[in-house]
Amino acid sequence: MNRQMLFQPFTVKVPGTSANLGCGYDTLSLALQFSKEYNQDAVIPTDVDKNFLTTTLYSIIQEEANVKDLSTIIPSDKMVLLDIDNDIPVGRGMGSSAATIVTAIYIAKQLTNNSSTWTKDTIFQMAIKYEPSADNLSSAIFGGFNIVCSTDLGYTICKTTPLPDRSLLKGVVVIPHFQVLTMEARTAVPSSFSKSDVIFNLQRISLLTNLLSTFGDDSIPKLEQDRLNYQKVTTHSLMDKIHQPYRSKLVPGLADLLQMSTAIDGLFGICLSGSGPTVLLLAYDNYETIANMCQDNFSKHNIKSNHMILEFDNLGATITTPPLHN
Ligand SMILES: Nc1ncnc2c1ncn2[C@@H]1O[C@H](COP(=O)(O)OP(=O)(O)OP(=O)(O)O)[C@@H](O)[C@H]1O
Ligand SMILES: N[C@@H](CCO)C(=O)O
Repeated sequence: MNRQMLFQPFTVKVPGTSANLGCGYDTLSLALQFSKEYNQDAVIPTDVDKNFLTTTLYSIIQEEANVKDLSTIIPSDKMVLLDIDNDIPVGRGMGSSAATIVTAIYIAKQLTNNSSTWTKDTIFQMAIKYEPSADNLSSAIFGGFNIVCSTDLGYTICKTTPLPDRSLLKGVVVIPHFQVLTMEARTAVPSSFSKSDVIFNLQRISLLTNLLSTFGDDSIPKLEQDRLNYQKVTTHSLMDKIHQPYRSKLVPGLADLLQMSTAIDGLFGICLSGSGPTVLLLAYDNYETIANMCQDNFSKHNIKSNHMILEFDNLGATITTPPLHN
């Protein structure tokens, strides 16, 4: 064992997330297992004073762990090496900023010896101070399917339901080769809505919550007509009148895609992932055909894209420490 070692090496893993799920603007989200497949094209500063992960880490150590002088945990002649593996596409609507904040909190938790006091719920409430999108944060921390509810009680409620493991239901993400700034996408959403649009979304949030919370492969009918009827219900459940129609101007082709609800057998529903531009297609069959349909639509608007077929993540954020060798 290296007796000079300041900290035992540890690994923090945080899943990517897809927020809103159409109707559930700022309310619903789910966690997805990303793999190395994605060729990261974003330029992330490596300078510790400019990188979002390290600047957030400093803030958490100082503000949340109340360590004002960093040299009390890391002597000035020592350093901490961060080896970052970035599998979540950056700035594409799959929770890369939420994952960064959660990663920073887990690193701070380890460096400041807060392992027992910083529970997942503490971390969730803490993370909200650094990113207002509690939806992405909830799935990044808890995994599964999440409903968040802001309160005036000083905390945000989160209810997590695991998604079926190794099920036919998967998240197909189609990632266009451009970024949408979350701020711009939020500004596009109006501040008031008609009563009928609010009711439209309330009905679908309730329906989708029921469908996802109870989903099992045996939910999928076998007979053709029954499958079609089931698909009409599931595709309806993701529809939205609160944010997607207003964000369509930022994602060419999105408006057409949202009309293609029952075009292909196996499609559970289509929505914009987070603030976009990625499109999430929940599907239980014909994954490649469904992804190609979406990519062809983007091509018609001269937008290049690629796709990934992803399993859901039920673990959320994890931290592991390898056993020390003697
Ligand atoms: N691994 C990372 N290291 C440092 N900063 C990162 C990393 N990943 C993301 N970021 C920061 O997060 C920003 C992207 O946040 P933004 O909210 O625009 O997109 P997103 O989180 O991918 O999408 P959404 O919130 O819609 O799901 C990047 O510009 C960068 O500043
Ligand atoms: N609910 C958020 C997620 C993106 O951070 C939004 O749609 O703006």
